[in-house]
Amino acid sequence: MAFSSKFKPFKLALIQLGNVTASKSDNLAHARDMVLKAAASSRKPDLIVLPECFNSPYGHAHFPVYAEKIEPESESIKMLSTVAKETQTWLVGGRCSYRTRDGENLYNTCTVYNPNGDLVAKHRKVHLFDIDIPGKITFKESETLTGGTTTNFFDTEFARVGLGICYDIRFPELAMISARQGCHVLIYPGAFNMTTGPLHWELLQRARAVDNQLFVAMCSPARDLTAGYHAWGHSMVVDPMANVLVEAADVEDIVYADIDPALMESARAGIPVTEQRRFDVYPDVSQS
Ligand SMILES: NC(=O)CC(=O)C(=O)O
Repeated sequence: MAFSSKFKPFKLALIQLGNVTASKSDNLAHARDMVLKAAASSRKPDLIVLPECFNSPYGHAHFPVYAEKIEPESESIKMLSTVAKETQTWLVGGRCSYRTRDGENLYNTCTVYNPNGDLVAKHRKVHLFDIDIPGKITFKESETLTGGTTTNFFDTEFARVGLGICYDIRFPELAMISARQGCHVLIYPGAFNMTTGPLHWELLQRARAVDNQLFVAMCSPARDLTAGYHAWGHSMVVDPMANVLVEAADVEDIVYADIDPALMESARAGIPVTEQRRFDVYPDVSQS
């Protein structure tokens, strides 16, 4: 399928998935049921998003155990591809994967399927979640994962969609590159926590949206206080003026948003920062 990067109104659904257990098959079956539920709703989404690592609990110990190769026979790929085709929707699913060639590195990857069930894009989390806030949270994804090395987007019949995963949202450069590549919407499957969630989850999405005057969405797992990692939840869609269009609470839910290109046009016309950038003053900030 070849698409122009035309921007047309569409409907987006974020599945804030709960009931994640130790059984990958059960998690996949539940995720599938939730995709079917979202697709059958009266909101009729064109694009459905699942959270980061939706097929497993989140944590170091789990990454290698639940990882799969990105190939048609893999359990998660099969489910995602089949349900995208069955529901005739675009689908973004975040999970852990092995690289199939060039070593056995593990990546935190999200894969994208078109309504024919074809795998059309993938994004490997570029910035690994390595933080240490004493007394609050220490996490080092780099102990088990390798960072991706590319920016990624995909074209649909309604928009160009840029991809990031969770911690990637903290890096304005990645979002700005996607914006300059013509993306209208940025999607980040993510799983912030009880320390950084209240501090930065909304702030970062609104910041990336207003920096780049586009739509930003983050899709989290539901909070499970019996799990090792307590996700913040609050899956959210933000418009190009940095208004929050929709926000989940912390429990399992599906939230829907109408993505209206007119909001992007009026934001860009009213505050034309995209035309006012002074690349003569800051040609390449990475060199500073
Ligand atoms: N889990 C992440 O990758 C990121 C996160 O929780 C944060 O940036 O905060």
